[in-house]
Amino acid sequence: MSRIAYFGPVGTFTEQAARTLTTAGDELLAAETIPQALDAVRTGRADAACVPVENSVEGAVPATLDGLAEHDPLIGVAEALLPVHFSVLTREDVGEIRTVASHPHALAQVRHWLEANLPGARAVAAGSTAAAAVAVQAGEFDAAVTAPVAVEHYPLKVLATEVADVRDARTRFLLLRKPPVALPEPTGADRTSLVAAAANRTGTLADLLTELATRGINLTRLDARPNKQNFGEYRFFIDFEGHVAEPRIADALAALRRRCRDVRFLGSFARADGVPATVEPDARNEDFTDAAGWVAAVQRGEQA
Ligand SMILES: O=C(O)C(=O)C[C@]1(C(=O)O)C=C[C@@H](O)C=C1
Repeated sequence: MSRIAYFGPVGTFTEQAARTLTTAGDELLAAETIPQALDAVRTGRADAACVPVENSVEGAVPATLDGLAEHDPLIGVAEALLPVHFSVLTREDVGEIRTVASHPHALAQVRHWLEANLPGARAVAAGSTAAAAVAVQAGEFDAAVTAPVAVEHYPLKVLATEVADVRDARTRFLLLRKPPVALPEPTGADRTSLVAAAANRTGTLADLLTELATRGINLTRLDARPNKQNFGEYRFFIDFEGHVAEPRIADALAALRRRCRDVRFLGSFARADGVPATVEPDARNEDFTDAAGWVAAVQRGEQA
């Protein structure tokens, strides 16, 4: 049995994601914020943490990126992808709706719906979608934009369902553990994630990307966040197809390590969408193994 901290309270999208990533018997522990969920693992109060990392409409979740780049390292061991559309919940006795609360990522995904359907209401940021439901129950706000599952946990009235400005939106979640971890086996449809602090010189980002491109590695995400120390200096969050157990990925990681001030490995795990890695001709794992074998034979004086 494992204890899994998640970005809560109960009824968030992240709680649902955590349920898909855990097995029966695991204990779920709600954390109020993303940093608190990550810290629960760092301090040993939880064995793993589930947090949102990327939404198809609003992009990266900054609290997760910063939380993974700072403090003690954590390693992603699995991911989940959830379809995202929202319910709007109110109290039974609500009159005119003047305030609508939710997580900023959720509000951004329903902006047009709110303008069209609740034009007089003010949008207010809450800690999470479920925290907004708690606040509505407590009378702090008039309505909450929540995950559809929230109504099962909070005695509120459903004003609308299937609310989303963009159809088929999805959010990706990570399950993270504290090293040392047993890395998941490669599946052929994997993602590797890392954060790199490049030197502040002309062309360094281009150089990093070239290291991946020349090994035929397909990027799935590139995000930049300030390093918070020197204005204008950024950390680059780079996700790409493949698993560190593969020679071409290991080779690329070694090159990034050589070129960067700091590289933090954030995991190699199966992609939730199951999309297999694209491998360019001449960049198959066999090509790397074969080339390394040839160089070793040359070094031994056995081959010309
Ligand atoms: O508040 C929640 O329910 C969350 O799980 C967070 C979160 C996010 O951070 O993007 C997750 C999915 C939705 O895109 C909206 C909010």
